[in-house]
Amino acid sequence: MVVMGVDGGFADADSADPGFIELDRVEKVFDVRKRTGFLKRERRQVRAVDAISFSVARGEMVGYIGPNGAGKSTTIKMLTGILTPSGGRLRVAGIDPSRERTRLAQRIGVVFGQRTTLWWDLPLIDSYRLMHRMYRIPDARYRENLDRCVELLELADLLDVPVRQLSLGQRMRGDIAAALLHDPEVLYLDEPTIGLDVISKARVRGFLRDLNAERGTTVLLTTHDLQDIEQLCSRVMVIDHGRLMYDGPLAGLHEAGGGERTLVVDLERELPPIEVPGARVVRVEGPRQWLAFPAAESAAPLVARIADGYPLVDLSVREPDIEAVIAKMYAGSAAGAERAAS
Ligand SMILES: Nc1ncnc2c1ncn2[C@@H]1O[C@H](COP(=O)(O)OP(=O)(O)OP(=O)(O)O)[C@@H](O)[C@H]1O
Repeated sequence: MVVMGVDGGFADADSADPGFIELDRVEKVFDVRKRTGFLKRERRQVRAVDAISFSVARGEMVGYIGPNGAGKSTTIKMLTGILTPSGGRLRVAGIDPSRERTRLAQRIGVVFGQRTTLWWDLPLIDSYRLMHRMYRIPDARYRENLDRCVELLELADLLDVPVRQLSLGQRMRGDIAAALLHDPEVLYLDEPTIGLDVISKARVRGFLRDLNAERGTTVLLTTHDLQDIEQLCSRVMVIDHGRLMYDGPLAGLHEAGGGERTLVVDLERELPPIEVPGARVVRVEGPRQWLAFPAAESAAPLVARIADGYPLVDLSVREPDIEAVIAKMYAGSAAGAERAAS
C-alpha cells in the first residue's frame, strides 16, 4: 500500500483512547452488472475501499478527503453500519457497526450535506420532537441539547418554519442540530458546507470548532472544500482509488505531494535572475524575483546565500497552494493506477 504518511497512519499514540474509530485493512467490493448487449450482461467488481487502515482517537477532528469516486462515502457508510465491509476489521467505540447498527446509532451522529434527515413538510421543531422519541433521549438531555443548538446555530426564528422553506444554509444548520440532539460521541460530516455562502460556512465551521473543543466530540469530516480542512482539522487523510494515500498533519501534505515553496525576494534594483544552488528563479518583475525551492527544505541557508551575493531589501516565503498540492497528488496516483492496469 502506498501511504505517504507522516506518522504511520495512526493517531496520537499518547492518547488514552487511541482507537476510538479503528479500521484494519477494511475493504468494500461492489458487484456491478452492466448490460453489454441484448440479453448480455457483464459482471464486474468495483473495489471502492481497498485495505484501508487508520485509527482516530477520541476527540480528534480529522479531514477525510479525495476526488470523486475515491471511496469516502463508502467508508462513512461502513462506519455507520449502512454497509458491511467485504473484508478487514472495523470498530467504532468498540462496536462492530454492521452487526450492532442500532446500538451504534445512539453514539454517532451523521450529516450528509446533499441529503436531509429532516421531515420536508414539517416545521423544523417537529423533526426534533420525532427524533426525541426515536432515539429515546431523556427529556432533560433533549431540552439542554436543543437549547444549546438553537442558540449556537441561531435557529430560534426557524423552528416553526417547514423544512422545505429553509435556505440551504439554514437547512444545514437544522441538520447539524438534528444529528446532535442525542449527544453523539462521534460526528460524521459529509460535505457540511457544500453550496453555502461565506457567512453560513463561517457559522457552521465556528460551531463545529466549539463543539469539538467544548464537548470533545470526535469529528470525521469529508469535504471538497479545503478551507474546511484548513480551518478545522489538524490531521488529514487522503484517499484515492479506495486507498489511503496520506495520513498526517495538513502541513505535511506539501512534502508528500512533492511540492515546492516560493521565496519572494526584493532586491535594491533590477538584476539578472539570481543564481544560487538549491533554488531556481521562476519569475522576475523589476527588482522582485520569485525562487522555487523544495518544500521539505529550510529556507534559512538559501536566504543566507542570497543575502551574501545580492543587494537584498526584503523577502518572504510562500507556502504552496494546498489545492495544487492535492491535485498533483491525485494526478500522480491516477497515473500509477493506469501503469498498474496496463
Ligand atoms: N452501491 C454501489 N454499487 C456499486 N458501486 C458503487 C456503489 N457505491 C459506490 N460505488 C462505487 O464505489 C466507488 C467509490 O464511491 P464513493 O461514493 O465511496 O466515492 P466518494 O469518494 O464518496 O465520491 P464523491 O466525492 O463523488 O461522493 C465509485 O467507483 C462508485 O461508483
